[in-house]
Amino acid sequence: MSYEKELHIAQLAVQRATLLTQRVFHEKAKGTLSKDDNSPVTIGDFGAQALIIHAIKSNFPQDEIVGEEEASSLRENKNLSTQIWHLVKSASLEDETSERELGGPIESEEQMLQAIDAGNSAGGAHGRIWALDPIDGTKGFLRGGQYAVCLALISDGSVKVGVLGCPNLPVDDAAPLSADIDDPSGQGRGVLFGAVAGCGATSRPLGRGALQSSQAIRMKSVPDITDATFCESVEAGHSSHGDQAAIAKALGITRESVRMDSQAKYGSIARGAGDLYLRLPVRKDYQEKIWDHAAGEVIVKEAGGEVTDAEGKRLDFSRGRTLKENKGVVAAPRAVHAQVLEVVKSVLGSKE
Ligand SMILES: Nc1ncnc2c1ncn2[C@@H]1O[C@H](COP(=O)(O)O)[C@@H](OP(=O)(O)O)[C@H]1O
Ligand SMILES: [Mg+2]
Repeated sequence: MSYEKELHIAQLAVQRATLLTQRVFHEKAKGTLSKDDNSPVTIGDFGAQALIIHAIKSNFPQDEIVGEEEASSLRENKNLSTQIWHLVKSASLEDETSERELGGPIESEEQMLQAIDAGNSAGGAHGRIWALDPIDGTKGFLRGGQYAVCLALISDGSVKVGVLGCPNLPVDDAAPLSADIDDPSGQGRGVLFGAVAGCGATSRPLGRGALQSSQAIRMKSVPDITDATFCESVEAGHSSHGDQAAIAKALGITRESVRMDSQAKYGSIARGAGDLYLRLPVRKDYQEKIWDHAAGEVIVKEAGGEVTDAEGKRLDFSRGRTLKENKGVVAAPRAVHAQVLEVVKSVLGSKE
């Protein structure tokens, strides 16, 4: 299967959703709520989820969707729901053909809430299931940092299509790795990564209309591991900074790691801006969510990388909404992955 249409629709849908998220990003009031797990959610998360699910359901009505958000809090908060509805209505691509391909506009506020709730699939090992994170790195989004709009198609438990919209990364694949947004006007920023299993990975500028032309991306080769650059989470609660430092030391890496929110880390190493991405469990009981990794996994693999958990197991997307069989993530160029994994195992193992 070529997944050409799936990739095209996913990229257009993500691109359209970033028009909405960028609008919220530049506004002071982001309509933030706190979810049951104490993590933040904004009007940008809800609006982007509605727009993307509407596009998927219009094109692939039989497919299931595992989306991070659900609309119950909005049904109890009419004011917030109406704010999101205004945003959703005004987020359209500046290209009629592309808009039509995405199934046209959402028709009512109620249809918007239903679209958000259509992301309630339990996931699993069979059939076609989309994994959607409308704003990954919500904390980064709120801090004015990096974030990503993430969408992947999982078929019978393996990721076939992955798309990452990263509005705050530089367009230029060769730009030095940094999470900073020097120019708040957004000039020269916004990149859309895409990959289909077996067909390679690409990047292109994130635009406002039809998709712009793309180029192939590859991870950098790392002849000497001591020259490698690590990416890690900004949030110390998401990945252990201490373990990361111990692993870097054991590998002989002296360059400071770059801290960046969201799956922009996967995109950055896939295009060779950084080399290694580790996610090192802080809490033993935490189960990683499939929407936090599906798109990044296929993009890195298609750019010449290997992605496993911290024990060397492949990420198992067939177990429902979480990666319950896995602990942590180790993403690296294929040629050095085994070497990095050995050190990860030895450093984490010595703590037990
Ligand atoms: N204790 C924990 N360990 C690992 N990841 C966690 C976590 N608590 C929350 N997360 C996830 O970390 C994601 C952000 O990752 P990163 O640190 O790489 O930016 C969050 O995504 P959202 O921002 O979509 O909620 C959330 O799903
Ligand atoms: Mg996320």
